[in-house]
Amino acid sequence: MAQSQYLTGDASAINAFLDKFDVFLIDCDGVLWSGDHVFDGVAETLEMLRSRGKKTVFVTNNSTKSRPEYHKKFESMGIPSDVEEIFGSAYSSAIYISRILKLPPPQNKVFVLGEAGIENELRTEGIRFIGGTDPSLRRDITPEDWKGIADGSLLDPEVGVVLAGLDWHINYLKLSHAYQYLRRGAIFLATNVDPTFPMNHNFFPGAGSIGAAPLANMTGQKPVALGKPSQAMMDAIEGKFMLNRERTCMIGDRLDTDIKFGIEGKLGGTLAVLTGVSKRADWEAKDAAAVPAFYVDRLSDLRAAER
Ligand SMILES: O=C(O)[C@H](O)[C@H](O)COP(=O)(O)O
Ligand SMILES: [Mg+2]
Repeated sequence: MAQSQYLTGDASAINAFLDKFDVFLIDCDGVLWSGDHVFDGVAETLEMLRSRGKKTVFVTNNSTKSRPEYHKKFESMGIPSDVEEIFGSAYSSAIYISRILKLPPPQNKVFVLGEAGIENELRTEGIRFIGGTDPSLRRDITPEDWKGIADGSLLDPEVGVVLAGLDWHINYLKLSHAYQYLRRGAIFLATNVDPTFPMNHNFFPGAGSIGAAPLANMTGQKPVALGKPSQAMMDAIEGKFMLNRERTCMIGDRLDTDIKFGIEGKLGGTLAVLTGVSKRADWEAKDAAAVPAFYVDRLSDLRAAER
């Protein structure tokens, strides 16, 4: 079983770690913040990395915000960032649909299960969509819905993709529409399939549990997921930032997304932080999803290198 090196409190080990890499791919939920609470020392740690000539790229599976919306969140939390440094699963999904799938019209519309972040990234890529934050779907199902969904009169024949993400307003009506589109042959995509969502120092239902999993259960199909650990996302990041994978390290709080993403992406290293989902026991377990090369208690422990 691979060993993970503990760095907290060891300035020389942290310096050796930092010297190995030029680029840090940094997860958000559970690493920088928990909901609206920024972990101590995050802004100073990013400043330290940048002052040592390191490039920082923020790679999040959270599809509720677009890159510009995330940039605003960073600013509101006093974390210096550039919108070009942000790479979310909503963006990853939008470029997959527009540049890889490239479905011919008319059947190239997307039915969205998710929030504005997905809609804004689809719009940026010129992709037509329905569903999502449409207020007319935020209600109980009615006899007219049962009839119209069953006979197709309430369905849009131009839908060719169902994209499932983190949806704070999931309900029976939306799931029924999404299910019917999949039954009619629409392509099944997910921004990500994280089962849980770290928020306010606790855990809530994740994107994978509220959208993708119920639909997978109904259809027997597995969605193509475009967030971490998807290597389609890694390839897109490599292309955008011209990564030297050997000199790149993935920092994250979750083994089955962040750490697996770095390992399967053949990056030079992975660093786990213990402020989010995964704990040391998780990667010491026989059936560990992945084992990080290094770990710290919290991101700001890297500042020990300054002293
Ligand atoms: O349910 C989700 O979508 C995830 O828990 C959440 O998005 C994780 O975000 P990340 O840790 O990748 O920033
Ligand atoms: Mg995370």
